[in-house]
Amino acid sequence: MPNKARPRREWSPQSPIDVLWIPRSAMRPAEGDTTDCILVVGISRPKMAAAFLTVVLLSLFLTFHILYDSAVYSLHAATAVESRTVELVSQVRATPPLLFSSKVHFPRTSRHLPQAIIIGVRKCGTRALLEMLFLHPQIQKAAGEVHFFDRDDNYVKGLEWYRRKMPYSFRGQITIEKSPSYFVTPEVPERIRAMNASVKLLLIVREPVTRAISDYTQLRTHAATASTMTNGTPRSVLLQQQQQQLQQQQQAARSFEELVIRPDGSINESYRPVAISLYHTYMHRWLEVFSREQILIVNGDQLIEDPVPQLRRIENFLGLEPRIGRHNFYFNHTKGFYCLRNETSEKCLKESKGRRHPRVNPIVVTKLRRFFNEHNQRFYELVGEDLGWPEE
Ligand SMILES: Nc1ncnc2c1ncn2[C@@H]1O[C@H](COP(=O)(O)OS(=O)(=O)O)[C@@H](OP(=O)(O)O)[C@H]1O
Repeated sequence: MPNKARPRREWSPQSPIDVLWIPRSAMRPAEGDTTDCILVVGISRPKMAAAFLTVVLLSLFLTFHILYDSAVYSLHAATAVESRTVELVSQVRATPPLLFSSKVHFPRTSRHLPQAIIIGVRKCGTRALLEMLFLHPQIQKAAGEVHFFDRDDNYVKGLEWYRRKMPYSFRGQITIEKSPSYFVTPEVPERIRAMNASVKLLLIVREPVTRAISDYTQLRTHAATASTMTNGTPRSVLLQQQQQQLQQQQQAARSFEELVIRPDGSINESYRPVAISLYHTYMHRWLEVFSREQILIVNGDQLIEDPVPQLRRIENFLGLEPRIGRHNFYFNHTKGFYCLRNETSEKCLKESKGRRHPRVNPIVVTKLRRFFNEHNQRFYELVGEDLGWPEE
């Protein structure tokens, strides 16, 4: 047989599939057949061939599936962005991923500086508030506490660093972050104003004595479990950390009553859990920098009792359609708090939220309430709202 007419094989000795091209001239012609060569595919190792074909088909299926999903998603996203209606955005993010981080990067999304910030107060329900707001399809939240404005070592990294800490969001969505120590750090109001003078601020407060007990409970828990990080930490910082830790441990060994009441019977105003509950001492700084209309006071005790009315006020304040409703909550009797749900998942806040508080002597509670009463009145005057906290 001349070289030209010789069948050509395309396979390797390892291949389970043999491909053989046979020239037309080597075949007995069939009537009306005009083809000049035919392809013969043979299977030499059937098991291997089956496995090989399965892998090929699976890869094809997966590739097609990913391409299809991404095309459908882009289509939805594009529609949502263009029409800018809440309805369409909620189709794209119909079910906020309660259980997953909001770091997902969908097409047509980008990171934005926050348009709203939860500035505090520590232990007043800042985490609960952020998670509850995230039920709204128009809200994206930063994953952790960013501490950009209150920590100098973060602030010097600049706004671009801060922006990169934010989640991806669609145009028209509101990005929110929470860092409770913003409220009490003197430099923060001016720094936030320098970023965006028309930013919206959420301040969540609780009845000051309850907040102080919650703060004490947290400090005691941390002191019991804290360990100093030694890796690469300068010796001076390490020493400072150890001293702080020792002080915390010594304090943690003492009862709340011992820490808040001095031996002479006066209130220990310099004890941090007491000092932070003196809201008016920090509030005036914020009102020197921002207009009252830019700050919404959220009642943290009411958020625990019945979240929806507080959330409705916030939706209104942020200029959002009311979307968070009773269907988003269920009361968990074991935890003693409301937990969150959407169409696909349910979520309670982690164990460190909703800790059991120690029993505090009622005489001390009354004494503290009387002490705080005057300070609360000053806070009410500053914000123009009476939060109705007990006077004794
Ligand atoms: N739904 C729900 N589930 C659990 N916990 C809730 C909830 N709503 C409000 N809270 C209250 O939030 C308190 C913790 O406040 P923060 O998140 O601001 O604490 S922190 O400053 O960030 O450490 C936390 O304080 P403790 O009770 O002392 O743990 C809670 O009382």
